[in-house]
Amino acid sequence: MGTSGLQGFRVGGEDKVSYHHHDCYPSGLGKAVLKYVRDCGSMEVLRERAQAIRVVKRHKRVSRKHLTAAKALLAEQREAREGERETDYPSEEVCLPGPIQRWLHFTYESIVRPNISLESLTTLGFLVDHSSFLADCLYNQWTYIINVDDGVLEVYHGEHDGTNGRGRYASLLGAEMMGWQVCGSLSPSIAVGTSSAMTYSQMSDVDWAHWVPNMPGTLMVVVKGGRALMIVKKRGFGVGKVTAPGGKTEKGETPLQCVMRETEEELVIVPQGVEEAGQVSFQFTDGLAIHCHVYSASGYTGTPTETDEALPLWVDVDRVPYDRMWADDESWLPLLFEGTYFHGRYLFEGDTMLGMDIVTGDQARQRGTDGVRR
Ligand SMILES: Nc1[nH]c(=O)nc2c1ncn2[C@H]1C[C@H](O)[C@@H](COP(=O)(O)OP(=O)(O)OP(=O)(O)O)O1
Repeated sequence: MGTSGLQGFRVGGEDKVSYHHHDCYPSGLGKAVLKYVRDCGSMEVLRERAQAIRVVKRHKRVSRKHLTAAKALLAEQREAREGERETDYPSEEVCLPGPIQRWLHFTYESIVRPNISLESLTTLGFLVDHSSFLADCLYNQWTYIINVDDGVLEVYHGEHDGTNGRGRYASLLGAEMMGWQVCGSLSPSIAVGTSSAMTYSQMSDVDWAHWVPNMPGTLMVVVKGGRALMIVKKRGFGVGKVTAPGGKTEKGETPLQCVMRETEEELVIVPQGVEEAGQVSFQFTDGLAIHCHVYSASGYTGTPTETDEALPLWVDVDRVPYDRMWADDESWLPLLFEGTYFHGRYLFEGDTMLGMDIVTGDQARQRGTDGVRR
């Protein structure tokens, strides 16, 4: 899984939203949505396109017209990608049903997968209503709604409670803490701006006393025989970096359950002798706020194995490749190796660390857990 989000339109008082689950960050899906807006060239074109897209419910049977449109688009996409290497991020959007005789039994859900681009939705003339995702999922990390009615691109970042709260696609908590709200008026030359609440340039700009993360997560470092088992991240946040296995905490999971699940998913091992080693909190200038419980383990069962998400990498504890890692790791990994409990707070702008503050031992424990929902 990647980063979940929604994209779509608000037009004539109706939301037309489609779910996405690969790279929904502003640098991924956000950019793609902006490109779509720019390519439309004018508000009139944008409005016409938004109006023309029909919303169909999941599980409904596919109309012949839509099936034909999907088939043509699939053929076009295949042709365009002829000879291209497959990537980790499937860009294929249209999924055609198999044998012709079964066509009539296929539903809209089976014909259009998530991750469809707005361009393809425009070509198809319909989208499958993924608004129920709001009710089912803990994180809608990023949502981009081209609100043609109000002439605004709505960019949401945070956890949703549902569609009816203030902010529609993120919880009030997310709204207040992140200050995400609307980023700019809609025009072909739109640029995503930042709201006043997002002006972090140094550590003192972050109100750590009231800080609430929008992404709780975990990290796990297995240390054995003078070596630490790290990963090279193959996808998602921090792709290409050497880092520790771990990931986002899912609804209802404890941090420990999360770190065990993530380590097994990423490395196919079950850590043994697990202890909580510390905590790290990351505030990013774009509003992303991650809190991680960090664990160490003295062993594992299974064999570290490459997966879709990660490549295992053993590193000597005295020769850690910090130049290939997140900048904060150098401040806490040595503490983890020596068994000193730590609590680090960091401010990042993209990959660049703007500030940090780490305490250890009793002071770290006294800090409590950043991210306890207030
Ligand atoms: N500055 C930083 N230093 C660090 O060591 N780890 C960081 C970090 N910033 C983020 N991380 C880690 C924390 C968390 O475990 C992880 C989140 O990345 P992802 O969103 O890719 O997680 P997942 O593995 O849950 O993703 P999916 O399963 O693909 O949804 O990145």
